[in-house]
Amino acid sequence: MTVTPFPAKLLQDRKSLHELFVACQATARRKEHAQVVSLSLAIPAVDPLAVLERLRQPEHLHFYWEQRSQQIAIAATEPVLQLQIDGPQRFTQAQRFICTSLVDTVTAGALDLPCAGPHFFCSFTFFDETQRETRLFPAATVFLPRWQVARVRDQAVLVANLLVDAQTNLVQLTDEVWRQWQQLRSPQTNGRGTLQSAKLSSPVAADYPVLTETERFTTAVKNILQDIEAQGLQKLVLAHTLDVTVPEPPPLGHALATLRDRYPDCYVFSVSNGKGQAFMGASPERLIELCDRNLVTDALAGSAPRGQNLTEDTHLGTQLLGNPKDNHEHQVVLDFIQNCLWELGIQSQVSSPPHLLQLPNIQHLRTLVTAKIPQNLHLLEILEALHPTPAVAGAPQKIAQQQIRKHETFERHLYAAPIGWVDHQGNGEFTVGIRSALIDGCLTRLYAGAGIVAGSDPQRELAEIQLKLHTLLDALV
Ligand SMILES: C=C(O[C@H]1C=CC=C(C(=O)O)[C@@H]1O)C(=O)O
Repeated sequence: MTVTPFPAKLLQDRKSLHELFVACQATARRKEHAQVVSLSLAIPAVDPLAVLERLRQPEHLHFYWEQRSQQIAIAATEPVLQLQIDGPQRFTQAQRFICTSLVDTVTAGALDLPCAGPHFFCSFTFFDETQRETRLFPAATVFLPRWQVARVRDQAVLVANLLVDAQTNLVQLTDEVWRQWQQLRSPQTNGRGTLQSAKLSSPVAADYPVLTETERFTTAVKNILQDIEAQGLQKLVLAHTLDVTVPEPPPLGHALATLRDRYPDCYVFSVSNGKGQAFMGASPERLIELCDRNLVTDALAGSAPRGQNLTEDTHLGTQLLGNPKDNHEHQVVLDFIQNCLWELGIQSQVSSPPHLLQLPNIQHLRTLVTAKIPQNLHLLEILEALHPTPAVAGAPQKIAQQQIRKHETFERHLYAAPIGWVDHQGNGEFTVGIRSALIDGCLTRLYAGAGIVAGSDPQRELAEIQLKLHTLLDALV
């Protein structure tokens, strides 16, 4: 990876910005292909969601990511470089795309700010091929955005990634970047709210939908339990969907703002396919976080409702911690993660025993897995090894994936799949797209799954699905 830094003082005025572009155009001419100029500029502490609401166009890919408890939010839109592919090589191709893109990237500006520098935003589907229905999302989407705005605590940064080739009109490019930078530097009120806080439209009131085909779900659970006894299947995560039709497309910004307020410990995300559909959610599950070669991943499985009062809540939590069925369900995930890392030559540590992750509507068993990662191992190689974990597929992995195809009558698309970003230094973070929904005009499909192991009770699994569906339902309707 070649990243060429320019000193920050080069960006003091429009003239120096133009000079930077002239230098990059000379390189593009010499190398006979386009260069990416990635500028990181300090801006006031805007709300990235408000900026996204301002910039978002249905025909552009977008990416939004916020973890309120960690005080981090990133919004990105309008790809300058993008890869959209299908097939089993998708992770390797995504990694190659990122590495080759960075070879021809020139970075400049405030690179010391958190979340500065070029970031690649990625979403993968659960399966590497789509089988049913129309292919709404490719198996892998990776893009470098033209505009990226991030806020970490009270610091904010605009990253503008611009393609410069021999033909680029540099005066026009300079004007465009300068204008955008000035707009983000000055607080505005023009009827659409300020960039510090978006004015968001509320959803049109709709009837609260009820889950249908519940018998089909419980029958499938019973069949899976038989397979678990007979066929060496240890665990299967069976998902169910809820389709909600509303008179008007639900306002995405409002739903995301509601989710980040209600679920500060979750990853609130939204990705679009540039054709009008968006996939969004509030996931509690970290698939991978890599920072300076330190890796953290979550084993998250085993669930119980929250109590109506402290006594009931404590009781439910204690029961969950001691429940053999849930602990087994959890252990299958933990063993898988540790084994995957071991096969990659990585020794991991765990925060045992499992502790409770308590969300407003549900609580889970969670174990943190940490490890030191060698320099030559790319984040996406680890991701490929981990996805799908038994928290969202089952075990053994291949049999579980076949069984999911057999029992689920819908396409998972991005549900339970990796969504996240990789930066120019190889750091990055991915969540698993659970507690999620696919928004397609007036139709929204909500997804939720539950892990089935020996001893699971079909009615309780159904109740768990209903509980999980409420995460999104309450934000959308
Ligand atoms: C697959 C989902 O949740 C997973 C994560 C936490 C707990 C789970 C469980 O207890 O079944 C699931 O493994 C989902 O929410 O759709």
